[in-house]
Amino acid sequence: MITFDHVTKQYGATHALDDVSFEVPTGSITGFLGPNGAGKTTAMRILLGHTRATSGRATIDGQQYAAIGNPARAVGGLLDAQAVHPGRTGAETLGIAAAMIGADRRRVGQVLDLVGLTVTESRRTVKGYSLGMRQRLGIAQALLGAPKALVLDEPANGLDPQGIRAIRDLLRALADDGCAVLLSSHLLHEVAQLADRVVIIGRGRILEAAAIDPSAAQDLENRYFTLTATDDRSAA
Ligand SMILES: Nc1ncnc2c1ncn2[C@@H]1O[C@H](COP(=O)(O)OP(=O)(O)OP(=O)(O)O)[C@@H](O)[C@H]1O
Repeated sequence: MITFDHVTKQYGATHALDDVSFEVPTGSITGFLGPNGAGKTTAMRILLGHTRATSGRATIDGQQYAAIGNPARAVGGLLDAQAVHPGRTGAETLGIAAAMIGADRRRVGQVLDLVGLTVTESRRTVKGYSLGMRQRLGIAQALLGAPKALVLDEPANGLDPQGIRAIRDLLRALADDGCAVLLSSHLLHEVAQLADRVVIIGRGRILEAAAIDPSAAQDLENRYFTLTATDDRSAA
């Protein structure tokens, strides 16, 4: 289970997160929604140990990232699919990452299969990858340690409809297998179809955390726009 417990993050005068508390239960998918600059990436970065909270705790099964012995087995994360060395092949990228976390080399083939990258594609250098292929590679890397929690920042970004469906099926299978999945997205209909729960954040504060009904995508959209109305630049 992923837990945010009264997490605040200040950058100078900016409250990127303001007393944020919510949970992502084991075996579920939580969609993390909010306007640009709301604090989604900051929350994920804190959970993955990229930056420290000013106060509060973000934990995976009760432990903060820095305290976990082999964190890749506890949590996998994809924050920026572009942050990959362009001169390495996909397979090399995953091979190095697998070695770093002590994963079996065979796991590389398994995660490539899971995200739908072919062996031929995995032998090409990343600089020739489309954004969607980089997203798939990033998700593959996040899965290398077969983690119990998964944190993905806009995983559908750049994916074609087939890719979106494939990732949706993959995340559902992972959740059914007991993984706690947190994914941020601006695609409300996609989240409504995929997620069990949504957390809506605006200006660093949690506006809503609730279970959702997959047949009620329109309800989610209406609720989102009502809650985030003050952040709507077009309304100014
Ligand atoms: N390193 C930083 N230094 C200063 N301010 C930052 C830093 N990182 C984020 N912020 C600020 O914190 C706030 C939250 O940003 P964050 O990137 O978490 O939002 P987001 O919800 O992920 O947005 P988006 O949907 O655009 O990705 C914003 O006001 C942003 O400008």
